[in-house]
Amino acid sequence: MNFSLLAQHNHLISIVFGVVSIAFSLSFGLGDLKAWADISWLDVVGEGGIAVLTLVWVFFLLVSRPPGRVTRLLTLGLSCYMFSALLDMFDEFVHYADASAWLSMIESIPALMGMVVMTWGLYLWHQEQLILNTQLQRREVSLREHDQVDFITKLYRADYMRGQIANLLKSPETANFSIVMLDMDDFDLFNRLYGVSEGDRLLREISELILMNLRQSDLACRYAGDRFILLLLDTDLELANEIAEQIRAAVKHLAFKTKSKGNAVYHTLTFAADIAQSGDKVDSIIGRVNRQLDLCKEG
Ligand SMILES: Nc1nc2c(ncn2[C@@H]2O[C@H](COP(=O)(O)OP(=O)(O)OP(=O)(O)O)[C@@H](O)[C@H]2O)c(=O)[nH]1
Repeated sequence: MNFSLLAQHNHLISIVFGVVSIAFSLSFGLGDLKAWADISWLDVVGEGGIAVLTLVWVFFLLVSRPPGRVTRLLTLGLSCYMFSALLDMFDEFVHYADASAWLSMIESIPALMGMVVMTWGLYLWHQEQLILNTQLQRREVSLREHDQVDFITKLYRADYMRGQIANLLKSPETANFSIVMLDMDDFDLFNRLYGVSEGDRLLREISELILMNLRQSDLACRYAGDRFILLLLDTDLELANEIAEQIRAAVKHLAFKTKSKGNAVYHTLTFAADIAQSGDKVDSIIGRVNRQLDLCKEG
């Protein structure tokens, strides 16, 4: 088993142990120890087993997942659940005076809250998995960061692209790349004719086509609205134009069937490309391609 991820969760591990300590301190601090003969060992085994197994779940979660929102929510949810299970088990060893009886009355509330938090975490996990499934079929430049993925197209957002370009520009050896920007033509009209949800579907299909036409080392992101940006490693301007032209041809031949009318609608793209130059910054190269694209659209 690989424990390397565990070291990245120190904060969450402290919270889990904090929860165990609080449950222990509350129960044994507020309650009075029962006589040995009064302890129901069957309940201890049943309720203790739930608490221990919850801890085992937390362990597997933390050794399997990188830090992030999903991991945080699932760990916090499980910890709340475990808190209830621990209170439930510990009260087999103590009985509470009237003033402390509230503790056993509220003991199931953290479990409920934990289930709500876990449900939210599972929903986000599901979303994340959909994104992963789509993107695993394609290759990308670098590690995945799911919170930077555009909800509609499942492509990375512009900020992710900016980060990747910034990394490449840091060293002269890697700063040999091209940037392509693609913009859908008359998308506003398409939205007005067929509706925004059909517009979203078209954006998704065009994103798929873009990905299908890229190489393993390329990265495609949604720049804004109906504009996409590509990062093509080790690619000169001629090849960048060729790849962009292939994407444009693929989109041009896409017979997009609208849901309402069922007719095939064809679509075109306009693009501009440029290569990284010495002294370039993220904004300078993106700004250059953006301006070129605006000029192409005006022309
Ligand atoms: N369906 C959908 N529409 C979007 C989304 N984001 C932006 N848009 C729409 O995209 C349209 C972009 O309009 P314009 O910038 O005028 O682009 P265009 O109509 O393609 O015009 P040209 O680029 O000049 O060909 C606007 O109507 C936006 O509302 C989105 O996520 N989904």
